[in-house]
Amino acid sequence: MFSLLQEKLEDAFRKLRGTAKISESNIADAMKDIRMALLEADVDFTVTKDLIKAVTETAQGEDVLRTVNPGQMIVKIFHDELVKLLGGGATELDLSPPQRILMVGLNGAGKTTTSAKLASWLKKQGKRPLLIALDLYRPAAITQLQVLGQQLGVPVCVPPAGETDPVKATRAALKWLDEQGGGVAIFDTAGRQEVDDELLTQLKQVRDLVQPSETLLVADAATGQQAVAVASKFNETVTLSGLVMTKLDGDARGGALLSMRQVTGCPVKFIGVGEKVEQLEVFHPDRMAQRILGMGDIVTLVEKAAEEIDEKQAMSMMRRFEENKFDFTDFLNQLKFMKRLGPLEGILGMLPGMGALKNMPGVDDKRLKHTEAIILSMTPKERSKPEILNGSRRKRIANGSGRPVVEVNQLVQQFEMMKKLMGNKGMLSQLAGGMMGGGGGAPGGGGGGKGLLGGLANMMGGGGKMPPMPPGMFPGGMGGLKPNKMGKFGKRPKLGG
Ligand SMILES: Nc1nc2c(ncn2[C@@H]2O[C@H](COP(=O)(O)OP(=O)(O)OP(=O)(O)O)[C@@H](O)[C@H]2O)c(=O)[nH]1
Repeated sequence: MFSLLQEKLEDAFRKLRGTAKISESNIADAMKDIRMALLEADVDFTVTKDLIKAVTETAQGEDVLRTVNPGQMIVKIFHDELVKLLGGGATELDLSPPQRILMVGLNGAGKTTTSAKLASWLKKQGKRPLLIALDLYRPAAITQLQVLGQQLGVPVCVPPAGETDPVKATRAALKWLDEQGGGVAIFDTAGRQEVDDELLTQLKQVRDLVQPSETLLVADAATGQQAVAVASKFNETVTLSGLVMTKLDGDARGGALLSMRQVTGCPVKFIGVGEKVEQLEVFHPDRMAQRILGMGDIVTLVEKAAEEIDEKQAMSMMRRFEENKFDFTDFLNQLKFMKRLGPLEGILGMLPGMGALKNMPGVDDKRLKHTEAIILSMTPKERSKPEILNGSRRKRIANGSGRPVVEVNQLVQQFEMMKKLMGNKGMLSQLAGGMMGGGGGAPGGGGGGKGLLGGLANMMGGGGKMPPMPPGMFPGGMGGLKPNKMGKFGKRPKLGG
């Protein structure tokens, strides 16, 4: 996500930070670089111009040159302007009666997938979602929605067989809805290759019948400025209440997301970060600005972890750490837990200052798979008593997992070192603090965020000086952060690093 933009911005800011005495001309140069970075990321020209102007004016107003650290001050000003550009605060989904959400967009933008993702998200919020297939233009979309609904355990309404008129199909759907006894209805409408009059006329008719509380446009971030133009066109005709930007996981530039709010005036409410049904995130402008600036997004990472974590299991894992009983089976469970949080690249992008690790050789999902294969090739006895892993056993494990013996040796060695560290209770709480960015941090690993990363990097062979740690310190780290009923966190961890 945004790797290109992140790199260019980082270059521009690094120059400022590395300059002993900052002058107005340094700042002007940096602004030029930032402007180029934004334009290359496909951010709208006017949006770029306005953003640079706002940053320059605020910097002048605050007399940045007189501050203790002008370089950092500029980054902060840029961050704050970026948050404003992205919409300020998160905009909540309107779930007031009649609790109907109309999903619109072009073909292939991700409407059907996003409808299912939204249903899954609503379920997690304790709501009762209902899916309504109205895509008569691409019949396969109806089956796709049925399958997804079945997987999620969400009722799906399909149009009467042979129905080709969207208005009639909508009437039938509303009748079905009346019989359902309440719930949040998500209407998946038809798309087209491009915005045409026929599509917009049909959508207006459907919208007038449905009277939705939300009309969400699903737009493909990878199409860049085209997505912004499409959103403007839809907004003029069917009046949108919000946007969902999909495929941000594959978008290195990020221009569409940055321009969207300013150009269309519509808030981005959700972002799609993968094909899986759980890969939908509520859009938080401040967290996104942090990610774009390489500052990570610990809050989202913790929320993801909270969704996946089984508290009882986590506490028992914690006890095993403390009693120094942690074995390869626990290790394997932690690996599986991490996999559920999503691709490693995404996780690293959420850890402050760790974006650069994404490109490090050896730090990737493949390496995680190799580690998993090695552990799976051990017998249960070997997993619980790694000390019995002699030369011939290691050779057998290497053969079984298809990995070289040296990799098996490395893993066992790192595991042993980790256990030694785990035996030290003081160390354990330090690590937990470090993982949460709470300032503890691992020795040699520095402050917030690096605790977990030390573990990750070592486990995957990428780590250098940091001590090895288990690949998921969440049991301890989650202690102070319990999600409330809404799945949100009362306390917000300080961003460290
Ligand atoms: N990587 C990634 N792929 C996505 C995301 N959202 C949707 N997709 C993929 O995009 C493709 C198109 O998604 P659909 O949901 O079928 O698109 P649609 O808008 O319903 O398409 P039509 O029914 O033809 O109008 C599918 O392969 C999805 O898996 C996302 O956030 N990230």
